[in-house]
Amino acid sequence: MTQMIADDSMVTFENVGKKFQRKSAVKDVSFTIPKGEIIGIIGTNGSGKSTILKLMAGLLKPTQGRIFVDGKAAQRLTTQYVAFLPEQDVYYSEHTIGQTLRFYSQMYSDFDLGKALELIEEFKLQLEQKVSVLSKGNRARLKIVLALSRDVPLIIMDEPLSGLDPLVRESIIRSLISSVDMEKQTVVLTTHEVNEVEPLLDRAMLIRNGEVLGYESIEQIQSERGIGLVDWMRTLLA
Ligand SMILES: Nc1ncnc2c1ncn2[C@@H]1O[C@H](COP(=O)(O)OP(=O)(O)OP(=O)(O)O)[C@@H](O)[C@H]1O
Repeated sequence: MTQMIADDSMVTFENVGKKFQRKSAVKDVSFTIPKGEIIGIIGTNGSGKSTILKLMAGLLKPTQGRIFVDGKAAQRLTTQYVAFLPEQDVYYSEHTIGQTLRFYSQMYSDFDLGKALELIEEFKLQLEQKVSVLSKGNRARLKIVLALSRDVPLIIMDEPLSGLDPLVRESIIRSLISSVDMEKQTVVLTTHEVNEVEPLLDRAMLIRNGEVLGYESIEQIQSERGIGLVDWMRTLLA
């Protein structure tokens, strides 16, 4: 039987745990992510951020607890309504950018080729460029094009800014702000670039040792606590 929950949350974790062999990567975590927000999951290396994203995307099965995405129990089917941008590359390096877009549009019926072409132009990428010769920054841009061009309610990005120089990070953040349809889409991303993503986020979640240490709206952090995201993180981790 398919389990359903009906409310305005895009993601719900109920007492979710994930163990790899005997190691607990995620421990009894519960939270909800409202529709139409951009959420940043932050925390130190190995704290469990990527594992939480993979659970959300239906790519990993929880050892305990329940996960709902857009009201439905998360399972492998989730990939059809979730765009997941992993940390690793997600295309054939022998393809050109144009072939990569065609491949994606054949693979996902929700792939919006028009939007992809607009983003390719915005990022100054060339359709005839081979993926294998792209710079690190352009490979990261292509990955983002592939995720943002899917007409799905949930976009999940694992470290979209990792290893990029500050100017590329800034241009990617600008494109994210302008390309996401917040009426219809929710975005969850992990990052170590806490300062830079602060203007992009509606809410931040701080993870430590597989547990949620803090989960607050940016507005609450800034106006009620009167601090920025980095200081919020420092205070909670102290
Ligand atoms: N497939 C796996 N098998 C065994 N252990 C794993 C696996 N995936 C993750 N882990 C372990 O689970 C813990 C959490 O890993 P995870 O990748 O979720 O952390 P993270 O916060 O995303 O780290 P980073 O910021 O370094 O990317 C780590 O101790 C990691 O070694």
